Amino acid sequence: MSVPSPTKRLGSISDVQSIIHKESWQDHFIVEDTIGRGKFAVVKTCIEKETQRRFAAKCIRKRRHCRDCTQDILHEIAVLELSESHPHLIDLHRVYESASEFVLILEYAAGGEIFDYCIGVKDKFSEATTRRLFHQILQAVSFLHSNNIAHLDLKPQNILLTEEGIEGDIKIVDFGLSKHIAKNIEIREILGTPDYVAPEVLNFEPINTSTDIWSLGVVCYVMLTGVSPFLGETKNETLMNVTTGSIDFPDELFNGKHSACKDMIWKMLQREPTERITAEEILKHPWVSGHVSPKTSIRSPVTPCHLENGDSVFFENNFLTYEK
Ligand SMILES: Cc1cnc(Nc2ccc(CC#N)cc2)nc1Nc1cc(C2CC2)[nH]n1
Repeated sequence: MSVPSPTKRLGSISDVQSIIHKESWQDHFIVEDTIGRGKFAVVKTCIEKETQRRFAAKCIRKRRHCRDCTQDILHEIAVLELSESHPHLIDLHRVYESASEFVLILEYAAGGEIFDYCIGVKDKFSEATTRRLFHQILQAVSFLHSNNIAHLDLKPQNILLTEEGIEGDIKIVDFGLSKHIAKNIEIREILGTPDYVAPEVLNFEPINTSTDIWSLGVVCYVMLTGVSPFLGETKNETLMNVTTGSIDFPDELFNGKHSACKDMIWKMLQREPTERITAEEILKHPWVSGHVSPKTSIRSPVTPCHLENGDSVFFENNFLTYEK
């Protein structure tokens, strides 16, 4: 499948406001169960009265930490609108606004989070299934990057399957932390989830689309092995492992797996963002493109890469806090 070209531009805030309904969303939808809950949003399944189709309603509070976050939410809606043409990015159906919240009516992905397959709640993915799904993840992320959008919260909890079981297709969700990467505008922000956050985020260095590639390297490692490569006993230890640890591929985890997948992950987990492989390049990598056979051997000098880091990071309220 070719990646849809970046024909649309990221909508302006006024473009977005033109699609927002002001009436109550519950006039048109029957609310069912809560399927996701974050600090500022709750996600419920719902049935559209007119069509009897199931959707996911993401109810997002406007005010967070005594700050009005309307502009942030309008950005998330703009990214969803840009993404409507891509098969592996969740589709936005409707938007409703009340005094206190926005309600995004989103496509329903019945298979839930791939996280459940990674941690053993459901059967682990085979290498072949991981490759098929990872190819779809890369197509979606490559589309975002070609439109200068960095997701910045890629993790198995934000990667869904369209149906129960391993035959489903990928839908990437939650653009709440995404950023438009504008030319010569630096973004330095401590955000993300410890296991998947890139070193440059923790070192308060500029972040961009290559920050997503690091996260996807961790996602692929977890999909293949069920193990998080930088996991520590505590969240702070995990963060320290990310900034100072090295990546390795223990035989007990990678036995029977093709060496090409290790080569690809190693190229995604390069500490220097400019040395990291891009999404477009990964789509051509032998492991993803399927041009590997038992004879294909890729020698990757997987050497520990340590980072001197005198700074400390600590973790509170599910966000990373940085102390020089
Ligand atoms: C069956 C199901 C089970 N678990 C989740 N978890 C989940 C993960 C991330 C977010 C965070 C977000 N956004 C919200 C819920 N989503 C599901 N289906 C969805 C979920 C959705 C849209 C994304 C809400 N469509 N179909």
